[in-house]
Amino acid sequence: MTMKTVICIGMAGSGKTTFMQRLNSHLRSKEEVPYVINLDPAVLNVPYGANIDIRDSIKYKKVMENYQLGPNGAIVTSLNLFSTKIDQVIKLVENKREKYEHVIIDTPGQIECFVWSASGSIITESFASTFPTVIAYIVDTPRNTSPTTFMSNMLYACSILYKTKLPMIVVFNKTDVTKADFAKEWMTDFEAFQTAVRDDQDINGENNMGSGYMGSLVNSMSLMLEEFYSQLDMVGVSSFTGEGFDDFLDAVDKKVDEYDQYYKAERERIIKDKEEKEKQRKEKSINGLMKDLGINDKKKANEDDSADVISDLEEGEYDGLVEADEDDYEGVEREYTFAGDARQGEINSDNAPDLQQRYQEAFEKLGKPASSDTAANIARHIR
Ligand SMILES: Nc1nc2c(ncn2[C@@H]2O[C@H](COP(=O)(O)OP(=O)(O)OP(=O)(O)O)[C@@H](O)[C@H]2O)c(=O)[nH]1
Repeated sequence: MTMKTVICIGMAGSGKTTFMQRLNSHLRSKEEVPYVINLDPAVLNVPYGANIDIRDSIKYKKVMENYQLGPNGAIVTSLNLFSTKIDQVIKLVENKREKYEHVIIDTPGQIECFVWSASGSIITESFASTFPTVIAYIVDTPRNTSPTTFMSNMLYACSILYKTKLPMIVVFNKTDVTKADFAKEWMTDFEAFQTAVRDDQDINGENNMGSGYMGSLVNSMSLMLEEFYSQLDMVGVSSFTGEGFDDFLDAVDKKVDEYDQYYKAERERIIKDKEEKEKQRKEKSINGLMKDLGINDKKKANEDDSADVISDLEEGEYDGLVEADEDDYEGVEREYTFAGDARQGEINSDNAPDLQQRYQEAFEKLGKPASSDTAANIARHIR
């Protein structure tokens, strides 16, 4: 049995959490209980039993208060703190190789906080270099029927594919509301997509697609998107009804084969190439991590925090349609990633020495003087 990781990524409201809930219960119904990890520090309610939950070790509200951060800054900082323990997390998961086949991971809805942060890369890389890893990019199908929105979403997926260099499955969710056939057609037949763009522009009063901004953008994007589509699998699912989940699992197996055949070798080649530059790379990651913490530049951190939370859902829409099922929690062994006092996770004076020490160690490993301004600032803020 090969343990494989599925990382669920998607815009806020696309249904990642509900998808995770359904995937969990679907696998359980096949007696293939998955190992579940929640990496969303800000989620209020996790409607499935998680084996590892970032919220056990990091208290999001405390991070906001203690670092004086807004919602997005606090998510990034929470992930940064969690990523300092990623080796421990990987070990916990590795110890379960014999028992579980699927490791499924939920990520924050503020997609950019995960995908474009230093810690998001560290976490993804750590899993991908230990287990065959597949990205499930969740799309809200009813919200993507406009060709312009669809193309924007696909471009985002494309940037994630190139950033992570991992096999990807585009999961069109909520097919109980809108079937995903149109998406399949647009992804396989570029003419059909162009027609849809033209019709959309006619409706919106921007005629003559060839000369319009969208027309030329779509034309110039076509080759790149075609290449991108050829690299991925797409499935339509409904996290409400469970439709399409067997197709999704088949797609995961297919992508794991691809991972073994192509991505693994490619990753090994890249890792080998990078060995000489390893020291600089680590330094860059840690610098990025420190930057994300916003400790050196509090003003900037505050500005970043004012960024809007991306969501195209009206508040309360769809709410409460899926209820947590007690079976989804059954027999889940909860594992804690921060041992002892620090597990309580509150970034307070009790566990500050632990964090301080970890940063200190990170700097020492890089050969940086622990007394650098950044280290001193971190220590002061932790206190
Ligand atoms: N009709 C329908 N609604 C769905 C489906 N999956 C999720 N939803 C609804 O979509 C909304 C968003 O779902 P979540 O699972 O909270 O989405 P998320 O991507 O985790 O959102 P964040 O927590 O903001 O990241 C909720 O109101 C769900 O009830 C589905 O398959 N069909």
